[in-house]
Amino acid sequence: MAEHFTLRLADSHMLAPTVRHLAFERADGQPLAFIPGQFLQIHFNYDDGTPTKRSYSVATVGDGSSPVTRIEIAVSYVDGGAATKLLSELELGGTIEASGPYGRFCLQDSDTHPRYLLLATGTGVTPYRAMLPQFAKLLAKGDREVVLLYGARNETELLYNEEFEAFAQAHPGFTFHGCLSRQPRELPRINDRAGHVQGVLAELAPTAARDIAYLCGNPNMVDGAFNALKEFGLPIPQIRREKYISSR
Ligand SMILES: Cc1cc2nc3c(=O)[nH]c(=O)nc-3n(C[C@H](O)[C@H](O)[C@H](O)COP(=O)(O)OP(=O)(O)OC[C@H]3O[C@@H](n4cnc5c(N)ncnc54)[C@H](O)[C@@H]3O)c2cc1C
Repeated sequence: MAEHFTLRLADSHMLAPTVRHLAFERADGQPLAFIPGQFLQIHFNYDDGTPTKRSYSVATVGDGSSPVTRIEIAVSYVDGGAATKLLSELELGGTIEASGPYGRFCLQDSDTHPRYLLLATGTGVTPYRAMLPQFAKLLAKGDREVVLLYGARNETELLYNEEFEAFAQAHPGFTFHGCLSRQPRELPRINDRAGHVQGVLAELAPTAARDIAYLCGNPNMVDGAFNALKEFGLPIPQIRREKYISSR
C-alpha cells in the first residue's frame, strides 16, 4: 500500500553525463516495502506554489522480498524540467516529499514461459536492476533464460552496465545486449549490437510459446516494440509496459 514519507539524500553520483543516481533514506528511519519494478512519486511545488508530482522507478537491488532502507533512483536530466532541476540540485542531507510504491510492472509468479525479454532505454533499465535478485532465483531453476536489450546512443549512456555484465557472467542464463545507435568506435562487448532495440528483436525471433516481454522507458521505443512483439504473435498479456511519459 502506498505511504507518504520524507526522503533524505544520503549519497549520489553521476552514472552518465546527464543521469544522476540518488540514494535516499526515509527521514522517519522506516524501511520501504516495494516490489521490484514499482515506482515512487516525488511531490513538490512549482515556483508559483502549485503542487505537482513526478514518478521515478525504484532502482534499489534488495533481496526482492524484504523492505529496503536505501531507496535509489536514477534521474535523467530533462532541459527545462522542474523535477530534474530539483533533483539535480538536491544536496546531501537535503529532503524531498515522496509517496509510493506504485505500479504493476513486476514479475509474476504465475509466469512459466522459458524466456524473459527485457527491453529498456535510458533510465528505463532501473526496474530490471531492482529485479536482479528475482532473476537470480528464476535462473537457478535452470529452465529459464533472461535477455536484456538495452538501447542507448553510446556506451557512456548505458547505466549500470558493469552490474549487468557481472550478473551475466555469474548467471549463464542471462544475456546482456547493449544496443548502441551511435557508438563511434567498435562495439564494447561481444553481445552488443549496432542499432535500436526493436532491430535486435528480430534476431531473437520471439514466439508466444517462449516469451514474456517487459518494455520500459522512452514511449516511442515502448510503442514500437509493443507493435513488433504483437506482430511476432505475442498476446497482449505477455507484453508488459512502463512508459516514462511526462506527467506534466
Ligand atoms: C511510471 C514512470 C516512471 C518513471 N521513472 C523514471 C525514472 O526512473 N527516471 C527518470 O529520469 N524519469 C522517470 N520517469 C519520467 C519522470 O517522471 C519525469 O517525467 C521526468 O523526470 C521529467 O520531469 P521534469 O519535471 O524534469 O520535466 P517536466 O517539467 O515535466 O517537463 C519539461 C519539458 O520537457 C519535456 N519532457 C519531459 N520529460 C521528457 C523526457 N523524458 N525527454 C524529453 N523531454 C521531456 C516536457 O514535455 C516539457 O516540455 C518516469 C515516468 C513514469 C510515468
